[in-house]
Amino acid sequence: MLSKPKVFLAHPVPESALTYLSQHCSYTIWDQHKPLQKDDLRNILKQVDGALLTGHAVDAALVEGCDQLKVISTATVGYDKFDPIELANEGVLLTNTPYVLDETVADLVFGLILSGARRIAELHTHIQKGEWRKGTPSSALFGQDVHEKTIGIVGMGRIGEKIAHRAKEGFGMNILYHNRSHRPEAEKRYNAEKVELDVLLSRSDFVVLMVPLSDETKHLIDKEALRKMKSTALLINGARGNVIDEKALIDALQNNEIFGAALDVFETEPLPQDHPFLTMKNVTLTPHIGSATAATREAMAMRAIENLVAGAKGETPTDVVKG
Ligand SMILES: NC(=O)C1=CN([C@@H]2O[C@H](COP(=O)(O)OP(=O)(O)OC[C@H]3O[C@@H](n4cnc5c(N)ncnc54)[C@H](OP(=O)(O)O)[C@@H]3O)[C@@H](O)[C@H]2O)C=CC1
Ligand SMILES: O=CC(=O)O
Repeated sequence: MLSKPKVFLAHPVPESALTYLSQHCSYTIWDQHKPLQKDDLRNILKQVDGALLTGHAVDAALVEGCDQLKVISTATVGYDKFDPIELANEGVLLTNTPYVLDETVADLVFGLILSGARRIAELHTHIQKGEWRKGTPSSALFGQDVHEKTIGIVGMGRIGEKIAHRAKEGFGMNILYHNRSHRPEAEKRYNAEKVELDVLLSRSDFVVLMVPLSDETKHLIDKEALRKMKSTALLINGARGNVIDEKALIDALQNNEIFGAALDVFETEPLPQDHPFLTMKNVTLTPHIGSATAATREAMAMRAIENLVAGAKGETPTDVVKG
């Protein structure tokens, strides 16, 4: 009987995914009490057919000489920690988990929009600190309307379209978007208008970042971009921290150049204890949790494991990243 392919998991997965995995592969899981160092990882990758490596940066040097290795699977849709072309040159496929998280991430982004606009996080802290002492708080704590305003989506892709759906059908918003190419379906369904970034920044009440991090999108929102936004606008980042020049954003928020920011992702994660965001009122913060509902994380793990199994067996996984 042929032996099962061997795979390595850098982190645990739910029981359902493990049950499926054990039917097809033999596996080891990293002991979560120790950080996984590069040298350990290199030695492990030399001995396996595939690895689940969410959150670990892997370059060509790390997989060089790993002759048995056929696939690296990440349980995320973003793959900015990897270079799929370099990996392919070493004979290793990279897979990710698109589609299964789209609705869940769009929900969180809308939560950030609502919290930022209506100052929900700030007002929550206001009450918890015992500062609500009479009737309605003063107009200094009033927020902005969301319905029928203009939303600008930078990165109208799979998740961007789900955000557009909520914006149009739920809140009657006008929709602008910025991509390199047209998204005809979004234009037809949501009456979305494709515009240059500068136009999107100057016309939008809500600027939502949903682009992948790449050399082109790193610090796409810098000091100049922030200056183009309305002083009443809210910036929402559901993509990756480095899409914003965080220092420029902190300056803009401290000088009230924009109304506020609602952020799920940061240049450094977890956010350092002395980070200026921790004491700013005009920010809403969530800890990179866009896809993190129990059901969606289970679906992502399952999809990642299915990709891992297929790749380790020498078959073509569903979600091969082309780069
Ligand atoms: N906060 C969280 O927990 C999560 C964050 N994410 C992040 O969201 C990103 C998007 O995910 P998803 O919607 O599935 O990805 P998609 O690839 O479906 O969409 C990305 C969109 O961005 C556009 N885009 C890419 N590069 C550029 C560029 N240089 N300038 C302008 N537009 C660009 C693309 O259009 P075009 O090619 O035409 O330019 C595309 O429409 C992920 O890569 C990940 O980083 C995803 C899930 C959860
Ligand atoms: O950030 C999460 C992802 O899936 O990408």
